[in-house]
Amino acid sequence: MQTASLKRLAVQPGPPLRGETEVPGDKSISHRAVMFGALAKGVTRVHRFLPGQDCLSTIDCFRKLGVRIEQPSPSEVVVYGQGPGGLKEPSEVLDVGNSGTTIRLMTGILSGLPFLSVVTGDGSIRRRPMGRVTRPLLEMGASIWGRENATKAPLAINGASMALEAIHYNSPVASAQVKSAVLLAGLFAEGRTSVREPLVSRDHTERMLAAFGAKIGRSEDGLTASVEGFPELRAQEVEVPGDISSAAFLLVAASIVPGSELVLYNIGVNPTRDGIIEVLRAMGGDVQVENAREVAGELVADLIVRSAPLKGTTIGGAIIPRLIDELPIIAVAALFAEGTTEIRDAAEMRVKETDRIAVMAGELRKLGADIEERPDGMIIRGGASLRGAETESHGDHRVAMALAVAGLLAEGETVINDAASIDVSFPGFAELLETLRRGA
Ligand SMILES: O=C(O)C1=C[C@@H](OP(=O)(O)O)[C@@H](O)[C@H](O)C1
Ligand SMILES: C=C(OP(=O)(O)O)C(=O)O
Repeated sequence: MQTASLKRLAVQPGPPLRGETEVPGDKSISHRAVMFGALAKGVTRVHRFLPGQDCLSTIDCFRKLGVRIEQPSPSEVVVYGQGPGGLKEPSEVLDVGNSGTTIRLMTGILSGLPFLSVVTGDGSIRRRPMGRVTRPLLEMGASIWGRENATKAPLAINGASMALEAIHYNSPVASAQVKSAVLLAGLFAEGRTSVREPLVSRDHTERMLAAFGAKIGRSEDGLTASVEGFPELRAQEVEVPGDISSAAFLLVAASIVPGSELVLYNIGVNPTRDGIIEVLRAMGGDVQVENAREVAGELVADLIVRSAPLKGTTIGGAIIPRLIDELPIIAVAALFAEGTTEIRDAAEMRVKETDRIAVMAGELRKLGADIEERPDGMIIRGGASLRGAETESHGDHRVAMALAVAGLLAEGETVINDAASIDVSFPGFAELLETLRRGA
């Protein structure tokens, strides 16, 4: 593999992956640690913070909001919180780069703070739907303007000088970003704000806000979460688990390349995030979960994965939010499985950094894959022999990494153009893959 320039990543087929490693910290948890630390009183220390571009954008935005944040090393972050009153009107536009989590959660927070902010991001962010968060926030009394009737960034938020209105919101989508934006605005509402979702989405906000001292309620079925307004949040020590969404690329790579065996230490296996393990096992994959333990309110484990012959499966329904970001790499696993894999109920893939259904189908076809696009998923016929080709990431980090893993079993060289986006969530991915292929 050629890693000199991450703008163009070249992958050759070859050796199995062997060794033991960690992966960078969880992206969802790293964002939240900075945001909640900024709203709390005291010094929040974040260990194994993800120094990926998305989480660096969150640090940058909260610094522009007047919060002192230090980063003594790439993965250690210290947030000097002074409570919500420590956040001040920014004199610049808040630029979230490529990060949907940053813009959506921050918009929830800014709705409750008494000053004007303007938030925007890169071309992908400006195409992604923001109405899903602005709609409930407007219902709570927030003042938000934006393109296309406040459904597209840039957004201007004139935060409330009085308390917001606590609402019960029935979300039409299972989205942790929507749920979190409403709950975060609920911190500035009189009484209890609640959100109900059609399916359970990741619950890091609920877990971490509770650890910071908020009064969080949850229904038994997990579909409703609520928060009491105006809590006194207290600074915490946050230990970020390894990101299972990053580990997923290694889990699939080791599953499909014969002779591979990897041990991945300290991976977050929160039950709202662990769908990839269930799917790989359903496909005949050999994934063991060892040493499961709770660390700072999150479930963490070591994962052992060995190559195994995979078979096709059907993925849909309630598991989709538990593996939504893993669907591009699951599509790659399906290519090397015997039989057909169907992904359905996953239309949300179309509103990520790219339209991940169209982009994955289009790029994998360049390698000779047999994939049919569906409005809410894809049908992947496994067993095709792939040939290396020149592919495009379209600026989507997960697409770039999924294509690199496909290249491990394609004949000849696979090139991924515009692979610098990998730094959004998994800095060092190409180098780590190379190290593991050398059997370190
Ligand atoms: O809350 C979060 O940290 C995230 C929620 C998911 O998005 P949606 O809420 O849009 O499903 C996921 O795709 C994203 O990578 C991170
Ligand atoms: C969808 C993703 O992130 P975000 O929504 O934060 O941009 C992702 O990381 O795959």
